[in-house]
Amino acid sequence: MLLNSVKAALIDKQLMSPQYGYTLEQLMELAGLSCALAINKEYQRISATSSPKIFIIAGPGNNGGDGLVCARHLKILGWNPTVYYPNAERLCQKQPFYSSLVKTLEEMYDIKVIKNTLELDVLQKYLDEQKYVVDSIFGFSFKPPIKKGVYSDIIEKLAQNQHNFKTISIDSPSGWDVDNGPIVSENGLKLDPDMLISLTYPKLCSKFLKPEASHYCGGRFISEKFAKKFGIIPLNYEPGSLIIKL
Ligand SMILES: NC(=O)C1=CN([C@@H]2O[C@H](COP(=O)(O)OP(=O)(O)OC[C@H]3O[C@@H](n4cnc5c(N)ncnc54)[C@H](O)[C@@H]3O)[C@@H](O)[C@H]2O)[C@H](O)CC1
Ligand SMILES: [K+]
Repeated sequence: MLLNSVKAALIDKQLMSPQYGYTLEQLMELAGLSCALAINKEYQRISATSSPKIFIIAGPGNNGGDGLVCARHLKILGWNPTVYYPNAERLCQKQPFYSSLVKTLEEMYDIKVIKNTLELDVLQKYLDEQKYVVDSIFGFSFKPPIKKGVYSDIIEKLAQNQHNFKTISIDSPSGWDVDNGPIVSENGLKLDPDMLISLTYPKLCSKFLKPEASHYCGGRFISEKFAKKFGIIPLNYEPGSLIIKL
């Protein structure tokens, strides 16, 4: 069973309704934590260094916020993250808790947050140094076609370089139609992640992952009662685990 984008957004809204009482900050914290746990489980053991570098690209909405939280937990788990957060100033003004997330990264954990928009050749230099790149650019609210600009440029660059590192997408591969899957750009490129971490529940687009990709689900927010009410078949998490490999 897979969720379409409308149902994913409806569930999100319900979770934060007065009836269920979650706040966005709580959900994002749990989402970002589960992403870090999944990445750590999938790659830490095979990583050559004890503090592997990882590059997190954060987009303009809550998918980007998940990436900011994920970066913090990766650092706590022993990784060496750098965050690329284009338009950070404007986004942090619009949503003050993004600003708090950035402050914690910088002040508490000495994580470098690149806040200006990088020239594409500078972004290329960063990508050349990476073994792991986290795509937290767009999630379930992305509606194609992609507007031309900083994010379309970044996704294109990622797609060009993706054979040189592991690409890990949060909730949905950026630039994909959440319901109908990959969209090939004018230059014939598409992101094809090596790992996807679905949040709450896998979306329809996850069926288009390449066969060798790893697929996890995290964001274990919903109870069996809630799942039943919304017609969702609960995932079979192992006892004591916040993530599940599907
Ligand atoms: N319950 C959960 O599972 C939770 C999920 N979380 C994460 O939040 C995202 C959804 O966040 P939202 O802010 O609604 O949107 P996005 O981040 O997906 O993107 C919004 C952003 O994208 C721009 N945009 C949309 N379409 C286009 C386009 N065609 N071209 C360019 N830009 C586009 C739009 O303008 C916005 O700026 C979900 O996937 C999870 O990752 C939460 O953390 C809470 C719990
Ligand atoms: K994403």
